[in-house]
Amino acid sequence: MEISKRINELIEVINKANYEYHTLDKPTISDYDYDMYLKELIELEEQNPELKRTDSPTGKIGGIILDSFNKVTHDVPMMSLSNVFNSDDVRNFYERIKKEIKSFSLTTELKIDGLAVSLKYVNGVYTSAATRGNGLIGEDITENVRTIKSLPLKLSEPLTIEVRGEIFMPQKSFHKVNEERIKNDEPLFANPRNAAAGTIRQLDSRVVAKRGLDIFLYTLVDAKKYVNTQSQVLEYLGRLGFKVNPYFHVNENIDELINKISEYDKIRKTLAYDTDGVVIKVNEINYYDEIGVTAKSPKWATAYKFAPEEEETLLKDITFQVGRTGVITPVAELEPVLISGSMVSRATLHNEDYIINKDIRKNDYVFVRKAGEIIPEVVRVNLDKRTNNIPFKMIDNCPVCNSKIERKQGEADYYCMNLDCPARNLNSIIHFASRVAMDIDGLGEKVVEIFNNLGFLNSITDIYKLKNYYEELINIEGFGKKSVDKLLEGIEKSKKIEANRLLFALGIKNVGAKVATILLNNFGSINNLFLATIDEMENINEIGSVIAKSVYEYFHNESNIIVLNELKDYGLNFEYKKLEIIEHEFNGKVFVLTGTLEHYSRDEMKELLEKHGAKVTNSVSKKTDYLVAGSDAGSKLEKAKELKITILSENEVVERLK
Ligand SMILES: NC(=O)c1ccc[n+]([C@@H]2O[C@H](COP(=O)([O-])OP(=O)(O)OC[C@H]3O[C@@H](n4cnc5c(N)ncnc54)[C@H](O)[C@@H]3O)[C@@H](O)[C@H]2O)c1
Ligand SMILES: [Zn+2]
Repeated sequence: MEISKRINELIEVINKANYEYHTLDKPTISDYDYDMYLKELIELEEQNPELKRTDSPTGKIGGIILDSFNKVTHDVPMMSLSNVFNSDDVRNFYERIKKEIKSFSLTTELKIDGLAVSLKYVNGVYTSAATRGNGLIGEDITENVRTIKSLPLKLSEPLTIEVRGEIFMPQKSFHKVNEERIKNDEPLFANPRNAAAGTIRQLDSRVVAKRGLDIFLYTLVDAKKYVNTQSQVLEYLGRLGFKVNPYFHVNENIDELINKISEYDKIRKTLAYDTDGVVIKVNEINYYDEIGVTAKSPKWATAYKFAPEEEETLLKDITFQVGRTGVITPVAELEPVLISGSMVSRATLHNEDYIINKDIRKNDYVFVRKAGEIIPEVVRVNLDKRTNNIPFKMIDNCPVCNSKIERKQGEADYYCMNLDCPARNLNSIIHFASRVAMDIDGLGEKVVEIFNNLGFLNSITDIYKLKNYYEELINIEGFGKKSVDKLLEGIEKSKKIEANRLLFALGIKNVGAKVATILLNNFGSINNLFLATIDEMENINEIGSVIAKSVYEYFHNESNIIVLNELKDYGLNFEYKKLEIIEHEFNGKVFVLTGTLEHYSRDEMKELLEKHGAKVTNSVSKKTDYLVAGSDAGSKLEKAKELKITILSENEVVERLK
């Protein structure tokens, strides 16, 4: 009973992962975890053949074929590879073949982390390309593959052949694509493999051409016709003009093979593209038929999967981050440690159960893993180094607003139940940074979301602490030195912005940009407004009781006071320079601006008119006194003429202001 339940559970998890990975190009679990689930399922099915479901994913290759591309039937199926994870597995693989074949050698090739593709050439000319799909039927990606610069469109010999290889995205292209996506507010690709797969299934091949894909070839279909061994295949492909990975080796025995694998594991860290293992193949092609295949993969080859990189470091503290939905995520604050080329000082601890199951405690030495994902995680504790005898205990109150937190039934996560919790609403940070408010360049919606996910941005005051995390920020996927420098510069600049903009940026209910300016025009500074009574505010012409009350409430809420004090400490500008209105015939007149002005920008013209007591609005109506029309004026000009409103040119305005 227990076992069949676990099998069903594993199948469910694996099917979901397959769909997200192969069809959506958007994985939600790491490859390592996926491989471990699959391994467990394979083992359970081997030990309990009677429980093996006919629809088990262990017998299936790849994903669903989408309708957007033409389907292609492979003449020779494109199989997958079995996996091995340690040297014992490798020895077993070797021994199994040894039972059937007395003497053979094994090739090692780097396993490029991309997607498999099959290419056809007719008389030496490139004619078509297809994805692996479900192994039997793939998608026609001929035009997209044609854009790959290193792919020869004509071979050095006029052969009619089918070859197979791996399309991949070099790390440099990957980072560039992600930087571009951040700028366009698009979701990031999780890793180069997903970026390559997502790119090759683009419908517009001009987009593909710009993404910097590359390709290594390693298989010649019907190789027997031309050569005797896999190493000769690779040499031959090279001579035909294909790009072949330089790391391959013929191993005469098992020890040489195992040494080679650890050598490759070192080399791969220096390469400009991602690899996830070593492909091991019997070198002598004429043994393949004898050794045979399973439903899913050949028995004469296997893939050794590298373990994800793990590093040990001190867990200095466990802190808590509050997300957009109120969900509370525990975060490990680490002694910074270098993993896969980047410094890591924070890692996710997922939830209360995760910490308790692994018995992770403050001051423990922990192993941290970064397996292709953006967010690293703590995987286990080094118990030998434990000094703390107090187990972890979940917090009771929200770290941001101090309200009681609750664990929802059937869920692993706690939530802050306070609907007004400042951290709950990422929108408040997004609004604060936006163009109309503090105008912080480079801190758009997507960036706010990513920083929040990584635990760097929970509240608007965190914006001014970002500079303390410089080293970490430049290592986040999609960022880099240049964009972080620009962002920090934008944040510094925002400290000087006028107080009315800041007041608006705080997101006080009922306080728009206009109301913020009116309030400060009357009170002179945010500090004075802070001391103002409801009556004093209501005395202002444009301010009614609703606005007065919500401003008063905002300034008398404890957590808001903390925020304001912090902002003041960071040096934000709380003093407002009242607009000195010049006595002029334009006092109280209503203006609309349209078309392109020659000497002033629209904002400058607006400011100039406002200094002279005019009100500048957006649309023409009966209340409009003047329309200022620049060149290329359109419908507003028409409407103003219709309503017989006085129309002024830029020069006429300037004349009358003199
Ligand atoms: N994270 C997830 O949710 C998720 C879900 C499904 C699959 N996956 C991952 O996808 C992979 C499974 O895909 P798979 O079926 O392609 O198996 P595989 O990646 O384990 O191995 C087969 C593939 O290796 C590639 N390859 C690279 N270099 C090669 C070489 N020199 N010679 C031969 N082949 C080479 C080919 O594309 C071949 O199809 C696993 O890595 C798994 O972790 C992850
Ligand atoms: Zn809260």
